Amino acid sequence: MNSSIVKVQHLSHRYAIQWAIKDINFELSRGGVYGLLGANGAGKSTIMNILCGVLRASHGDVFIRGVNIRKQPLEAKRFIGFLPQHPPVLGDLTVEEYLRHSAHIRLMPADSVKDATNEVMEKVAVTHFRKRLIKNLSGGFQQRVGIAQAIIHKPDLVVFDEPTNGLDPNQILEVRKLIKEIAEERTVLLSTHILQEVQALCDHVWMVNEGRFVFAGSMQEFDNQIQPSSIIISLMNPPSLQRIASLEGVVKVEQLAPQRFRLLFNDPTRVMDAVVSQSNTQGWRLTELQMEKNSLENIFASLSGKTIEQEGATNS
Ligand SMILES: Nc1ncnc2c1ncn2[C@@H]1O[C@H](COP(=O)(O)OP(=O)(O)OP(=O)(O)O)[C@@H](O)[C@H]1O
Repeated sequence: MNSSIVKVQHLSHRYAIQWAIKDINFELSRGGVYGLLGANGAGKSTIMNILCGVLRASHGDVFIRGVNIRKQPLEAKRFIGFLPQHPPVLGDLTVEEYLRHSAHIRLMPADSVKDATNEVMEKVAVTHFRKRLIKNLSGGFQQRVGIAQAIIHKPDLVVFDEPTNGLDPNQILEVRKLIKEIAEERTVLLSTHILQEVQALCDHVWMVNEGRFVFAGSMQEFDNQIQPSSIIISLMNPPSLQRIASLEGVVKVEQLAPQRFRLLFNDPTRVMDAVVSQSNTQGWRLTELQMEKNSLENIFASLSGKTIEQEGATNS
């Protein structure tokens, strides 16, 4: 038996003639939360659906605990729990009926189903709704039930596809807390298009763009990629562009409007000190000084080796 939890080799998939993912490779051999970060259409769901045996890849292999999911799907799926983008809940069943049903389709021994159902309802805090029809639950509680079906059989790996999509801010915080608790016991892989979500939850990040990985590394390495690298300043009484460009630490200046400039730099503190002190002593009358964070699009572009387009940068 292989010691890795997941091994993905040369995974490619196409729908009709369009390639959704191309040559994806990765391996998970320890616990923690792994994030697949990518814009809509980047290929995240395709990777997850293949990983969980819902979709058959055009090329490549997935091994879960050393078991090839294409060749031995039932065996491999014992080690995985999956919450797809749309929770696979059955609205006309009660919470308890649905979770028992989930335990059966996970091939759990019949005599363990009752205890496992009670345990998982406690874990995701839905016990008080056990007799309620799922269709009468709020979106947040339906998501909890979706999470419960993914962990009822205590899998090594739990895969969440955009787990907070469509939830309100409170529900988002609650679901994130639950995911963190689950990650204390199991390896979690989640997908999201929200930068803050990976920052809030993940230890490791894979960034997907147009079906390919453009970054793989720790959260700290990822954070280094999104450090601010420019500021916007407005001066009521600006000096020449050359004078601004000569400020300590400034690498490049772009003029955005007659009195508004973007300064690119390597060390933010030196530049801000220089702008503030020179504005005071030279009477430039600083009215705006604002850090620009790299947007998700810019990070994708820079990691893909394309030109960074800074205009309209947001922290999306
Ligand atoms: N069943 C399908 N038939 C045809 N094309 C598809 C199908 N599913 C996905 N695609 C296409 O494959 C590409 C990757 O889609 P995928 O759903 O994997 O991306 P994603 O990153 O999960 O995005 P989203 O968050 O919007 O679901 C997209 O161009 C998408 O339009």
